[in-house]
Amino acid sequence: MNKKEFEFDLFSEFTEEEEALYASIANKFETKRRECLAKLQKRSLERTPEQSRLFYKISQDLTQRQPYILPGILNQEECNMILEKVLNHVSSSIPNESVKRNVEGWTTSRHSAYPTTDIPCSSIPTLNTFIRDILHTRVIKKISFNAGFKSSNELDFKDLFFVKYEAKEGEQSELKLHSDGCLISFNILLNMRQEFEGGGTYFSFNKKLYEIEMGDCLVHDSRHLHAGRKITKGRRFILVGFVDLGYLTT
Ligand SMILES: O=C(O)CCC(=O)C(=O)O
Ligand SMILES: [Fe+2]
Repeated sequence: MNKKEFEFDLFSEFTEEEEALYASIANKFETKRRECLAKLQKRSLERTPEQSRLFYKISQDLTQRQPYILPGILNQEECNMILEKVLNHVSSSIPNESVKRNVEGWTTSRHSAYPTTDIPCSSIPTLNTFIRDILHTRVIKKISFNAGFKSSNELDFKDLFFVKYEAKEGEQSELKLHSDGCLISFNILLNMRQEFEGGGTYFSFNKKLYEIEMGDCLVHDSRHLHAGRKITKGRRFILVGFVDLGYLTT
C-alpha cells in the first residue's frame, strides 16, 4: 500500500470552503468581542473584578501587550536578606517523602508541565508575610492599575516562589518556552547580574530577551510564551509571582 495515502499534511493550505468557514467564525468572534468590550467600557466605574479581568483579556491584541520592567522594586539590602533566608531555609529543610527535592533541598516538581527548581514563599514563615505585604504595595498596586482594575485588592498571588538556576551538571539551568496558568506574571532578580552568565527572560512573540538588574521586576501577560534563558556560569535566583483575582488564589 502506498504510504502517501495515509500522510496528513498539517501545513497544506485550506480549501476555499474551509477558508470561508474560518473567516465566518473569526468574524462572529470579533463582533462578539466588540459588543462585550463596548458594554464593559461603559461600565468602567462599576465593573466587578471578573468584568475587569475579561476587559483586560479582550481589550487589546495580545501581541500589543509588551512586557515591562518596574525598576528597583527591592533594594540590595532586601535582596540579600531575602536570599540569605531562602538559602538557610533550603539547607535546613527536613527531607519529606511526598515532596521531590534535589540534594540541596529545593523542590523540583511543583509545577507539573514546566517544573522549576523552587521553594514556595509560603513555606518560609519568616519571609512570607513580609514579602507579600511589600510586593502588594510595590508591585500588585502598579500591575492592577496598569491592567485596569479598580482596586489592587482585587488581585492577589496565585503562587509566589523562589527559583534557582545553576550552571552545573544535574541542576536546572534554564526553563523552556511555556505560558503560566494565571493572568499576569512577574519575576524579580534577587542576586547580582555579575554572578551568572546567560539568563534573562525570553519572549517568542516579540523575539526579545529581557535582562533585568538585581531588585528589578519584569511584568508580563501570563499568556505570552516565555522562557528562562539558559545560564552558562554561576547561579541565578529569582522570585516569581503568578497574579490573578484574589478569590482564585490559594
Ligand atoms: O526564568 C525566568 O526568567 C522565567 C521564570 C518563569 O517563567 C516561571 O517560573 O514561570
Ligand atoms: Fe513562567
